[in-house]
Amino acid sequence: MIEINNVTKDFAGKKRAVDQLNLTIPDGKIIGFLGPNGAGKSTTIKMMTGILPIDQGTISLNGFDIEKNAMDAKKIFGYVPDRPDMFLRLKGIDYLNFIGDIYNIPTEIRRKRITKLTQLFSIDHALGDYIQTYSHGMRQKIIVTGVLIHEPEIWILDEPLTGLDPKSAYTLKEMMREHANKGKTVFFSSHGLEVVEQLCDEVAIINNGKLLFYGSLDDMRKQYESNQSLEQVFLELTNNE
Ligand SMILES: Nc1ncnc2c1ncn2[C@@H]1O[C@H](COP(=O)(O)OP(=O)(O)OP(=O)(O)O)[C@@H](O)[C@H]1O
Repeated sequence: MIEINNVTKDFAGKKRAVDQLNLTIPDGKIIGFLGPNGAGKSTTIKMMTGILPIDQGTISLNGFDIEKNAMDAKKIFGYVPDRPDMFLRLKGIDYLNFIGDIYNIPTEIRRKRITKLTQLFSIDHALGDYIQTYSHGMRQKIIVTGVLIHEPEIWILDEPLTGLDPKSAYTLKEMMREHANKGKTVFFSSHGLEVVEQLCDEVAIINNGKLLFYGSLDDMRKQYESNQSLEQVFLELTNNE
């Protein structure tokens, strides 16, 4: 479970990026985080993962405060950033072993997980190449693999499906469902309303750093015109801001 309590973030000289955000992300469900460009999604995710300091409020992951208890909090989540351009000077296999070392994954288990995941994502042939030479989608897949090999309880994914080919996107969506079905937390941001409609149990919609809606698609249909699609509700909510 992720608890975001009254969280605010300002960047110097800009309008407020995240504005008194309250959101409780439960276990056992896939939660989609939606909002127009610049709404505050990545800023929220960067505060959840301890990358950006929180100006006001608190965030806890399975009870661990991300600022006061950062080491414990950081052990239990995996994060896929919106731009996968990291560790470019490492070969794919060296990056995965680096993650395996950090999380103390025994060699044999590590080897099995790396083989399985990289075959599923069709990047097994490229593990000996430098990440610099990878396409955007391949970089995305090696980062996702790095997250999945340490089997974190909480998945925080910033636009994880962007740039993935249909088979890899399908594989990742299936894994997200399996993880939620095990009673774990899956939180991801997306611009793909169809994917969110198809995959998510609940959605959180923000704009200008403020939460506009949080609930299931059924709740949304009850609250708005029952025949409206997520796209129509999304446009209505975010246009009125
Ligand atoms: N490092 C930064 N310095 C200054 N302003 C920033 C910084 N990061 C984000 N912002 C501003 O904060 C606001 C929220 O940005 P954020 O990246 O969180 O939006 P987003 O919802 O993830 O957008 P997108 O869908 O385009 O990725 C924007 O106005 C953005 O310009």
